[in-house]
Amino acid sequence: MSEEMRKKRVAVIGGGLVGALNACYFSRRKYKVDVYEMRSDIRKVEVVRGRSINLALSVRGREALKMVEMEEEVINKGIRMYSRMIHDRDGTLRIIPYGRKDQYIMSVDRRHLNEVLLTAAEKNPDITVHFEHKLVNCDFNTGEIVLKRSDGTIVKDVVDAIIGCDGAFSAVRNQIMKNTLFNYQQEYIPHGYMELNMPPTASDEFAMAINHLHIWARNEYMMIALPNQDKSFTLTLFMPFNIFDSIKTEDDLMNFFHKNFQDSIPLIGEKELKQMFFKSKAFPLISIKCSPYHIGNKALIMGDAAHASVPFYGQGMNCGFEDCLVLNDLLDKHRDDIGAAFEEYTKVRTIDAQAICDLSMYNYIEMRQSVNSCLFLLRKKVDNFLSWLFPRNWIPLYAMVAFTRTRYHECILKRQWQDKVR
Ligand SMILES: Cc1cc2nc3c(=O)[nH]c(=O)nc-3n(C[C@H](O)[C@H](O)[C@H](O)COP(=O)(O)OP(=O)(O)OC[C@H]3O[C@@H](n4cnc5c(N)ncnc54)[C@H](O)[C@@H]3O)c2cc1C
Ligand SMILES: COc1ccc2c(c1)CN(c1nc(C(=O)N(C)c3cc(Cl)c(F)cc3C(=O)O)c(Cl)s1)C2
Repeated sequence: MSEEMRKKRVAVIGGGLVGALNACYFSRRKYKVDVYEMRSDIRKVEVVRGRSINLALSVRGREALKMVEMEEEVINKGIRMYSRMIHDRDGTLRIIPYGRKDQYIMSVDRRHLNEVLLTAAEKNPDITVHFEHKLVNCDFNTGEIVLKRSDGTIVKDVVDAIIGCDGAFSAVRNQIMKNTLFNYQQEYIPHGYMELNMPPTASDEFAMAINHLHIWARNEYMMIALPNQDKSFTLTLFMPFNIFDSIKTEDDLMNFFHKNFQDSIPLIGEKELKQMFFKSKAFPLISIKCSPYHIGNKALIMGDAAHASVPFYGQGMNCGFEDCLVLNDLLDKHRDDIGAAFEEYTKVRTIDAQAICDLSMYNYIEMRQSVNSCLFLLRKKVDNFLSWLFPRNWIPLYAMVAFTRTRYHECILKRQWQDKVR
């Protein structure tokens, strides 16, 4: 069989959200794909109640899922969030719609999402997912990859292209960095995050209003809650690490929550809150921008491996999913000439991925400085009023990001125009 006729072989490094979706995309292109994931098969790990992690899925991510016929399967297990529910210190609740009735974002379970994408990819006999295989080296001249299995043995393979979907601390990116003129910057922010669980009520009902993204904005601190299928909410508490560290005793914790998140205490449960808080740890948040994303026709990094952002726009996964859509369109355009597609991918995607990293960091700074619940409320109400007044010209920035596929960098340009006329 001639070289051209042979199926192209790619190795996708990382079987997380973006790697699993990418495998589905390459499967449609009739490539032979080996996914190497360093962790064990999440589908075999027992589900622990109260440990679910959820994410906000918006239009960019949905369009990417739709392209591989996965949108329905994902959103039918999701919960719609039509508006924000702002919790004031005194317990006052305020609703700020995301837009029209058809403009909502989805709360989806991270593990369910990862599982359905892996299972869909594996339906194709040309796709193999190898768990407990960690990439430790790769050669961009020969396409050789070296993987270490959890039993310590080494496995080698040779492929046409290596797709690094191995997250913010990407091994593929580290190798690219050593083999090309690579620009890289990273920033840890002073805030960490901790996930807490708000269980269903005693009568097995949601403890809060269901179809909302709940927000407790307290300038330097912030907590958000997204609903889960099992009628619980997953809360994400954002605070500077020094504040996390200053909460040493149960009294410290209860004083802090009484002062800042009073209404959430009876809904979480005082005993449960104490137990969760001191059993969990706060995780760091990093922002990574880099370029180029490729080396020749041999390697490309996508998702958090290429552009990790702080989560203050809820776009990291949506952007990584959109990465798959962008690459797929370029492989169509270049008729699977991998080198041409990779080169154009870096050219078109870098500016957009870095734009959403900047937007997320800007929103973090803004939320931390000036946004308590009232200000957050006021800004959104002004945005919503002006977009009602000038529907074609005034799409609020968050709506361009969450409800359109306007290129991320163009969202910023359009917003700068709006700020001038504001
Ligand atoms: C607190 C928080 C809230 C968030 N909320 C949202 C949200 O609401 N909406 C949204 O869109 N995004 C959100 N995100 C961002 C989202 O989680 C990430 O953007 C997304 O998980 C990136 O997916 P990925 O596949 O690129 O990377 P990852 O999910 O990190 O997956 C990388 C995979 O590669 C594997 N791996 C790593 N190194 C190797 C190696 N050497 N060899 C083999 N495998 C390897 C890992 O085990 C992992 O499975 C949030 C992030 C955080 C931290
Ligand atoms: C699971 O952990 C997390 C952590 C953070 C987020 C999410 C899930 C989901 N997030 C979304 N953010 C937007 C958005 O565009 N903006 C400007 C907002 C930004 C912040 Cl920080 C906020 F609190 C509300 C809005 C808002 O507008 O509702 C969406 Cl739209 S969804 C942030």
